[in-house]
Amino acid sequence: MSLSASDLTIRRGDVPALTGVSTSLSGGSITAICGPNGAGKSTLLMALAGLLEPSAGAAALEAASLACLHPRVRARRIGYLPQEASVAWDVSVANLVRLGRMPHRDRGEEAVESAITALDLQPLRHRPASQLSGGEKARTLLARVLAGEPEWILADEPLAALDLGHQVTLLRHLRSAANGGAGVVLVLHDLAQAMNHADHVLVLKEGRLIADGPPQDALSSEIIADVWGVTARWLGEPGARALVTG
Ligand SMILES: Nc1ncnc2c1ncn2[C@@H]1O[C@H](COP(=O)(O)OP(=O)(O)OP(=O)(O)O)[C@@H](O)[C@H]1O
Repeated sequence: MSLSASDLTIRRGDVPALTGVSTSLSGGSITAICGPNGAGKSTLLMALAGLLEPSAGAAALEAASLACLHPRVRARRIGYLPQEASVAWDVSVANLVRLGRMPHRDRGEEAVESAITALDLQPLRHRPASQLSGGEKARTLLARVLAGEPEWILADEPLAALDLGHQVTLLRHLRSAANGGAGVVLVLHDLAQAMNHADHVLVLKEGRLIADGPPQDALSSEIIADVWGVTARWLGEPGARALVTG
């Protein structure tokens, strides 16, 4: 199972947001997309979800260009959580999560309940979405993606609004989804989370792919200095590394 970009170039407005990006992501693993503000992370994630038309090159699921997949088929296979997701309808938390089954046109009660449990939403299930805190809303929208049981879970900064406990729970859930065969692709600003939890890291700078490989290579001190302009070194053991700057 693979999701790939080949020589992908995307212009957004007058800006070349991505230039000549080629990579291949495997199912059954967690990929982190990292880079400074404006580097093209969200653009790449949207393109891999089939939501942006390339100016050149292509994004493909297995051998099929995403541009050729029917939107409902694509939505069934690729779940996408945008960076600033909003709630269009003021429905209850449980009903919002149920909307994740729309591409399947079924109730999928088991998947819905499993997503509600995974994101610890049981106590909030009857709450109107308009009354949720930022982190509660983020968990609900992520549960909606998980309820669709996509082969690919693409999430733009899914941990940013979550407290530590919910970050740990979500990372465990994403790891178990990957162990079950799903491909997980996350935009992450926290390089320690990428180092400790991803199998594969892509680093973007000014729309170009600078590094593509295992976290210890893609997030080396040299690359951090080049891309973020920060002197930093890693401490600790693999899987529990901390980044010290300065
Ligand atoms: N809707 C848009 N219209 C025009 N330009 C855009 C649009 N969205 C993004 N851009 C530009 O495209 C480039 C890449 O943006 P993108 O959102 O992919 O960056 P990012 O790496 O996700 O940044 P951040 O870390 O700040 O979220 C930036 O120069 C940005 O200003």
